[in-house]
Amino acid sequence: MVAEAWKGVIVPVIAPFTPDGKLDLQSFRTVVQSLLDQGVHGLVVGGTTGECPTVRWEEVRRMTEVALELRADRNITVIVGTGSNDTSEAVRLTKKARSIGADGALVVTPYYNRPSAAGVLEHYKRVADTGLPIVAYHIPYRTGLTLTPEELSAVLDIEGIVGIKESSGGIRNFIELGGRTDKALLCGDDLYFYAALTCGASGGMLASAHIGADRFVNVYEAYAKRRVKDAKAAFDELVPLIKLLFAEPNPAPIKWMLMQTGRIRSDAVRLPITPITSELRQRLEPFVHSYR
Ligand SMILES: O=C(O)C1=N[C@H](C(=O)O)C[C@H](O)C1
Repeated sequence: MVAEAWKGVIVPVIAPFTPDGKLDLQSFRTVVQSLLDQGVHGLVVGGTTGECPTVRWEEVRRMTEVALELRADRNITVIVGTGSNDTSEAVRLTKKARSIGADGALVVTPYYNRPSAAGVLEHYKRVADTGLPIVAYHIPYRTGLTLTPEELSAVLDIEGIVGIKESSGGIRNFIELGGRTDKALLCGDDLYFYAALTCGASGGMLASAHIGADRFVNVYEAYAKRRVKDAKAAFDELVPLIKLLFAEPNPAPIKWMLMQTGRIRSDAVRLPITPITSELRQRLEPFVHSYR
């Protein structure tokens, strides 16, 4: 059975910046508090949506401390992104995440260097040996590395791997893996969240849940209580917004929406990510009022 810690709506939190690009911890605090108030089940610090390629460990550490402080003694899982395409670096970061009290680490498959499946397995064994529970992250369109269902299953079999965040652009891997594992299968493709739940996903790591987090929680909880029609209807309402939030590189649209709704002070992003275009601003504008 999947442990509660790896279920539900888990939000990969943005890293808010001041207009001159410095980490804005006060805005981070506001965003996290609002997500907790809306009932999310977990948070990821230092993920893709947290602009991990341009955010340094020291900044991840400070944000993680705030997330741990705000969740206090509630059952909210705090996970830190510690992936790297260098195994020793992934191990080093995972040890650091463990030392600051994270509940788990999100570790993307090694990107760019295109290792063999055997290399990927060894990578995850070494990271899992740190003792921190690991969610492996399979996202071929970002990493250039596609694992077969058999290879994903072998990753899941590693002791210390608690689940997989699956983002292959469809639900096939949920169908393939659903019957083979009792570990967590988390949807990382926001548009497929509802479909993944119907195929056995234990939840989702969903960037778009920054906006209307309570509605995503409602989808998950309605589905978990077998109110399938309610879950589907609630999800269908979210679809137009989800599409727009990924119409330009993540997390720029999310940051713009959060700025409009007063949760962050600036929608600054770090290059090479750029703020959203005026065209997308116009398309998002109608959603601002209904997602306050
Ligand atoms: O940061 C994440 O974790 C996520 N990133 C994905 C992406 O940007 O491709 C989207 C998903 O919602 C979670």
